[in-house]
Amino acid sequence: MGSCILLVDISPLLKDPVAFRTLIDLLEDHVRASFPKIDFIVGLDSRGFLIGTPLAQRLGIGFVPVRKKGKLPGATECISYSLEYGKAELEIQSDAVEPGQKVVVVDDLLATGGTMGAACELLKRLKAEILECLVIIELKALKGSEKLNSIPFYSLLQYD
Ligand SMILES: O=P(O)(O)OC[C@H]1O[C@H](OP(=O)(O)OP(=O)(O)O)[C@H](O)[C@@H]1O
Ligand SMILES: Nc1ncnc2[nH]cnc12
Repeated sequence: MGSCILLVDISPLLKDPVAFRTLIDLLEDHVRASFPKIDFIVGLDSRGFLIGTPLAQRLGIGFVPVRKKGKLPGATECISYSLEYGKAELEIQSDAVEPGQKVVVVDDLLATGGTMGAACELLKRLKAEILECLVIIELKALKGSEKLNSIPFYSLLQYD
């Protein structure tokens, strides 16, 4: 029998204001308990923006977007990465983060880890200190966290 990957859709969570607030509460509690000082939340295009911006506001810190190629103005760093089928490119503005600034990287989902791994590579080029990669859902069977090597990783929910 072939394997079946769960298709993740966070739309119902976003539609429910109590569930959405509870999600941000949980993420805020986790981040506050783990890290005394963070400079920025970095969110990944596009669903990482929906989670990362309210979280940054709660924490009283700024938000930095990592976007699909061709969307950000000015000088950028760009990286190509593999998806389950095909390739894509991500960008960050070259002056988005100063060397040594502390960031937590947020997305909705870790599947193969290609997207999160590529975003971390961009942040390393800017010499950011990545405190953690944080997602709502991890698809454990795809072993995406192994792509992050030694970068700390945290998921609220895990599915096999
Ligand atoms: O771990 P990976 O295998 O890289 O997959 C996870 C990524 O895939 C989805 O984004 P998608 O590329 O579908 O873009 P979207 O958020 O703009 O829909 C999801 O929001 C993650 O960013
Ligand atoms: N299983 C999945 N569900 C939704 N979006 C995805 N992006 C990559 N893998 C995915």
